[in-house]
Amino acid sequence: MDYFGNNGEHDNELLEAQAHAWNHIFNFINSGSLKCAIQLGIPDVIHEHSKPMTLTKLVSALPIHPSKSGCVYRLMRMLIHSGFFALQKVPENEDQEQEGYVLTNASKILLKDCPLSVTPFLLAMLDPILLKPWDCFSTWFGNDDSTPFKTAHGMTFWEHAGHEPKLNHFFNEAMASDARLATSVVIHKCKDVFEGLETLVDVGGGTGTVSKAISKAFPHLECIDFDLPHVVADLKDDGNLKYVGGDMFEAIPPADAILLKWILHDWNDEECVKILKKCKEAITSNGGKTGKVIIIDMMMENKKGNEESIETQLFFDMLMMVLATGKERDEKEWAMLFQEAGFTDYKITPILGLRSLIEVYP
Ligand SMILES: C[S@@+](CC[C@H](N)C(=O)[O-])C[C@H]1O[C@@H](n2cnc3c(N)ncnc32)[C@H](O)[C@@H]1O
Ligand SMILES: O=c1cc(-c2ccc(O)c(O)c2)oc2c(O)c(O)ccc12
Repeated sequence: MDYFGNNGEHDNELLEAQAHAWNHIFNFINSGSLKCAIQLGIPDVIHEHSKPMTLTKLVSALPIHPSKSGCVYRLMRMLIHSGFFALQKVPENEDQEQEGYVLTNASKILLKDCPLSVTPFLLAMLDPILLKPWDCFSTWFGNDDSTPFKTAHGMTFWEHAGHEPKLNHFFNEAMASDARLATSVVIHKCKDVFEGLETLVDVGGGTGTVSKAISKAFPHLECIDFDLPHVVADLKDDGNLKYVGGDMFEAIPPADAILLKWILHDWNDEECVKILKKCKEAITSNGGKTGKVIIIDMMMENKKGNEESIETQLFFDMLMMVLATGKERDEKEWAMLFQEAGFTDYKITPILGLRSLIEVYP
């Protein structure tokens, strides 16, 4: 079948189709160029310069071979196009250059020492270990492996993380930096969610970033960071914060409230219902008081006009298919999980752009 005969009638459509395909074929160049700039330390070098930085000064400050000096301009041109740097006038300088590079908001959150830095996330996601599963995506559709990650590496994500300290470190740092951002927003915007609670367990709380912030902000709240035993093994209890190792599919320590941040999107519906049932047992066995589960996760929606957020949601959904067994869910899908796990009611508060805080009641 030939949709685009070359009689000239469809020339424009043909060229548009080709450009569209090219841009998608080359999407990896956006992430590859950004990763290169981060590994060369470009955002930090420009930041430390503290005024528009000319190309000459940038080149001499970078750890690069002299034969590559001419290539920095082209890398920067790409990253200006994608919004990570901008050019500004330099008033007077000895290099005779009129313009210098400055950071944009998008590169300010790539700075190494920024507490909310997304650099660890980039370094984890663009590590060859996490990229290889994408190469096995179509093979996985034809076999019965749980994830393309398993097809690529013969083991699960967590098994692999145990062998690769570097990747494990980037992954935990990526989680911790998002956790810092998310908790600062939650504590400011949703204080009342925690009012009246005496005990809280952060299930799958990793190295305790969220629990630390919550236990500080609410000194009368007894907090537990609950994660796999090897994750919390070396962490020391501190005041109203305790670390407990265990398996959320087996048993969760009793509390007034159970927090699940970025947990349920990692798991399929059946696994989520199991986790939620364990949460329900934990809150209802707490001396007869009825508590709640607090979920922080994405709520898929289809608002026209917000193309960039829709793309982000779809990216995360694919990521959860390729690395884990999870998915991103819309309200109907969330409601079904809550009902199946025996909960009666829920309340959604959109808080973090694409993510919402969902309170779920027994
Ligand atoms: C995607 S991370 C989320 C970390 C943290 N809640 C956050 O939002 O930054 C998932 C966490 O679940 C933990 N986890 C995985 N399986 C678990 C299990 N069976 N029981 C308890 N925690 C588990 C992992 O160790 C990891 O820290
Ligand atoms: O790279 C990731 C991997 C995983 C992940 C992989 C296997 C599992 O068995 C699991 O439970 C979680 O979870 C993520 C996540 O939850 C994010 O929000 C962002 C990135 C990731």
